[in-house]
Amino acid sequence: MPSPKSKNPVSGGGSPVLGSSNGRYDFMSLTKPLNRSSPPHQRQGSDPATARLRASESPTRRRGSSSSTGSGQGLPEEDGLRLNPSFIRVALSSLLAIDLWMSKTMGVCACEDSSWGSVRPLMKLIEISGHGIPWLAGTAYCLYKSDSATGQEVMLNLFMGLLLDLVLVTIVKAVVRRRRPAHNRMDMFATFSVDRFSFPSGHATRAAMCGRFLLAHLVLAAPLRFLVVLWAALVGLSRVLLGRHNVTDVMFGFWMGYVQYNLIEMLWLSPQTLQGLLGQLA
Ligand SMILES: CC(C)=CCC/C(C)=C/CC/C(C)=C/COP(=O)(O)O
Repeated sequence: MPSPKSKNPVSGGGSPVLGSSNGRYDFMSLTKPLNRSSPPHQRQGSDPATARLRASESPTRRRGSSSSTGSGQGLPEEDGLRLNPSFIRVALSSLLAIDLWMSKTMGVCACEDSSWGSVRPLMKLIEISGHGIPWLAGTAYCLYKSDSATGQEVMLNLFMGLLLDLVLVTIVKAVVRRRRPAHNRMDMFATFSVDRFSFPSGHATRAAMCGRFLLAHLVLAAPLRFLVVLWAALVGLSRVLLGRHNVTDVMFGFWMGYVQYNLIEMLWLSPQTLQGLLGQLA
């Protein structure tokens, strides 16, 4: 991964940055001079790019003239906010670094000789339980076998939701193009080419969406409702333990699946719509 520091000339001049050296992330001081290994003239920030950025950030220039703040004691609130223009980038880099570190640490079933390698078969079973093919096939089978109009309506909407999920996840994966973790072994069955990307986790979106769907449309006793939630959580957790995903892929996937369920509710195919569609087909 390219070093954020190398892309950010301001970082050598005292802004808080998340520096990367030899692939390792480190936090640097907000105020102390940085970059012990760089030549003194760079440490002082005398290269043209840094000098320009410094000039544009200087309080005098930002305030326009010293008279606008009187004697210069205390900055207006908006100046305080602008003091650190790269704050969002730094926060995102820090989150990313924490995400990568957590995901690597948690990838304990990534292969057979990993520390929890013996649990890998169980994790792969959970993986299959959240795969698109069993869900699509199972829903199509229930739709075919259902003899009540309500049952058919519910199953058809679940089926449409599963297709919608596949389309949306494919689009987001193709746009974001985040690589799967390096420790992942790409031995999943039935994947599309876009599944070489990891953001978001398709299993997590499906688990969240189907979990909400089952809780809303099936009459389940409390223990079964708990099992549905547990299953969805385990599907998400297994993605990280297997090394398939980073934590943020799964968290975003859960959120996306949750929202997708709202979309299903909005686009709900009623019996009337269904009859119209079937009438057109016949
Ligand atoms: C009918 C049809 C187009 C079925 C395709 C089902 C299929 C191959 C889904 C892909 C499921 C999959 C491997 C998703 C990747 O999940 P991640 O959690 O690794 O993102």
